[in-house]
Amino acid sequence: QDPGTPEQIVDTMNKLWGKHPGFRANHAKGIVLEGSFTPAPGAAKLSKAALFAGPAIPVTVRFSDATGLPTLPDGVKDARPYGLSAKFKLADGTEVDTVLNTLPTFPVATGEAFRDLLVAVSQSGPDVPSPKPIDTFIAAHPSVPAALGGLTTPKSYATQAYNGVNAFVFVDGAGKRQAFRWRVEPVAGTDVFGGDEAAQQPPNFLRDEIVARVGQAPVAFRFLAQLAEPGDPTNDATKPWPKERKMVEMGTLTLTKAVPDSAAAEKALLFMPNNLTDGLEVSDDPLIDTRVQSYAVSFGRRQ
Ligand code: HEM
Repeated sequence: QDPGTPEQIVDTMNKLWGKHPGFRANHAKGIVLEGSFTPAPGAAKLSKAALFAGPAIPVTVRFSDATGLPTLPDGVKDARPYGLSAKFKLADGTEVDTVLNTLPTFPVATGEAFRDLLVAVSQSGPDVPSPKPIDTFIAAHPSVPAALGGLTTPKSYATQAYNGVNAFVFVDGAGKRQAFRWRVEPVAGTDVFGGDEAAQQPPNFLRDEIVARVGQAPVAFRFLAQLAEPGDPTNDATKPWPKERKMVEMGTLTLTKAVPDSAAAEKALLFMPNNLTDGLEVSDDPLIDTRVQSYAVSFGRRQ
């Protein structure tokens, strides 16, 4: 990858959405909750990672809306895809992060192409004549509408499924490697708005709803791993794997409370897609490195 790409990506995000001191360049609006992760029986067979060995461990989760706009109303289309980041706290003091969102696939396959997509958006304001740079980019990249076309707004962060999008790799006790993609499903079931109902909700409805919900009862998600078979691409997040691929239950995330000061908590938190542990590795997907470096640039700027 061009060494300047991550910085150029964050520069373009700052240009698109403005600079908001103290906030993330993307997924700026969020809410932090706490709970625990209980591995499923059998998860340890696929990966020797300590989080699958049991017993339950503490987890910190941040739900978020897309864009770098910290006061974006939760129900508008720009708030999609929504995010779920989880920080698993292992008994030995190390941490493992998963950073998921509601995209089924990514719009482009490389960091450079993502930079070019953001630049095209930034050059396609309302006064720019058609075809705008973004129209030309989309015409050349059918993976963009494939990724963005089906996004919806959930009634709750707890009634939405989230995807890992990028491939990662389990390593078992014998050293056997198995590529997979995360799929996280709400135990409450999926429930999304139809038509333009979402845009009519109060601006912070998702944030307020999840805090109220977790105050009443625990909020749970099933962590599933979609297992790759030989030939399934692990280095191209625009390509879904066949639907019939095995989905293995790896554990349950149970959220039990909102943190008392979410604004302070999210400022200090940094979720990194490559923050893993023995038994859990990155794949050859080039987007993972672009993400890691871009998140570091954004974190540096929001301090
Ligand atoms: C090359 C591709 C990508 C780039 C350049 C990128 C860039 C960014 C940046 C700069 C941030 C702010 C990080 C911070 O300040 O802590 C961010 C946050 C986030 N991104 Fe990405 N992203 C990419 C792909 C993805 C993918 C594939 C997913 C999910 C599958 C994702 C989900 C998220 C989430 C959930 C957050 C919020 C993290 C948090 O809660 O702290 N991103 N992204």
